Amino acid sequence: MTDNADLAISVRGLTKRFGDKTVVDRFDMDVPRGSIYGFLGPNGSGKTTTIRMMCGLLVPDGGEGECLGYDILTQSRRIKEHVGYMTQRFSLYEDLTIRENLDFMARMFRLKDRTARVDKALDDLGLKDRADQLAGTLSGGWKQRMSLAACMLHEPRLLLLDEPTAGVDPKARRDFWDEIRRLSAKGVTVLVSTHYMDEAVQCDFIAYIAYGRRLISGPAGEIPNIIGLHTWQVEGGDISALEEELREDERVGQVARFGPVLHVSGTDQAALDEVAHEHIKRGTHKWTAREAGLEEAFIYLMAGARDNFAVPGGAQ
Ligand SMILES: Nc1ncnc2c1ncn2[C@@H]1O[C@H](COP(=O)(O)OP(=O)(O)OP(=O)(O)O)[C@@H](O)[C@H]1O
Repeated sequence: MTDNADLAISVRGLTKRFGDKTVVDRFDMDVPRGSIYGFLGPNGSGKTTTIRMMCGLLVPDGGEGECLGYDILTQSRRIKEHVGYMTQRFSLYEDLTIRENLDFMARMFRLKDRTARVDKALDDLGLKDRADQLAGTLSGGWKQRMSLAACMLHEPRLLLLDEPTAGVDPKARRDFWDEIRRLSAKGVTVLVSTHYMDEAVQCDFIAYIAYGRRLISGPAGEIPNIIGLHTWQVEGGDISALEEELREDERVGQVARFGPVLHVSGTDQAALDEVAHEHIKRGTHKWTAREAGLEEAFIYLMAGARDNFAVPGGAQ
């Protein structure tokens, strides 16, 4: 084990092929220890495959790297001891109670002090009052929370969360994220794949992947700059009519509506400023230049996001 003090994950050139399809292509990633790292990308872009390679669950066809200081190619067993992996599918037993599910997981991990660990997980994740409820009767949000408790039983140093809140309502999603931040504050590193903007904005770092390639990565606050996105904020007047008009304007990259306010963005600053100044002259709305935020950046990235690798008109 070669302990890299700063990085929980460091991989280079990860490549995976299924048949003649390269689904992950020379992928590099560095995840700082203790950070919350958001992994964004369209459906089928290779996020799950990358996550599985990074924790030693799937053998890459090319590339190398370390996870928690262990070699992803040769030390996958050691990696699994320290990683909590929450998959997209709910994989616990619906006809067992929460406590029984956690106890079953604790047995699978061959944990010592099983009862104490289960009690602690129930307590930590606010599941104590529902410990005897059948998992099948839980709402989506509580199921996710139980899955997280199951991942945390062996006190992992790294959490890999693959779209952990898909289909969960916004309130439950916020509660779930309170837990993620709490764990992160305790020093647990979190790598989370997501399609949701409200989750992306909670991350310290972001990587965006499309067609198996990493297109962008960096500290969340720098992503708009890395894309080269410029934004004007517009308010007042008939905002819906203006929104429609701006969407038709080829000089505008994107228009995002936030209640009564529009964020009008693009990567061609000269063209965008030209639009703004024409409208300022008209005087119907208030135009203010503002720094592009992660919200705009997220919309920009996801706008180009069609299902990757999908067979046109058919199943993948
Ligand atoms: N075992 C497999 N055999 C063949 N193809 C696979 C296998 N696993 C994944 N794929 C294909 O690899 C591509 C990437 O899939 P992956 O699940 O990694 O993407 P993803 O970004 O996690 O997508 P999603 O957001 O929909 O979960 C897809 O086209 C998928 O169909």
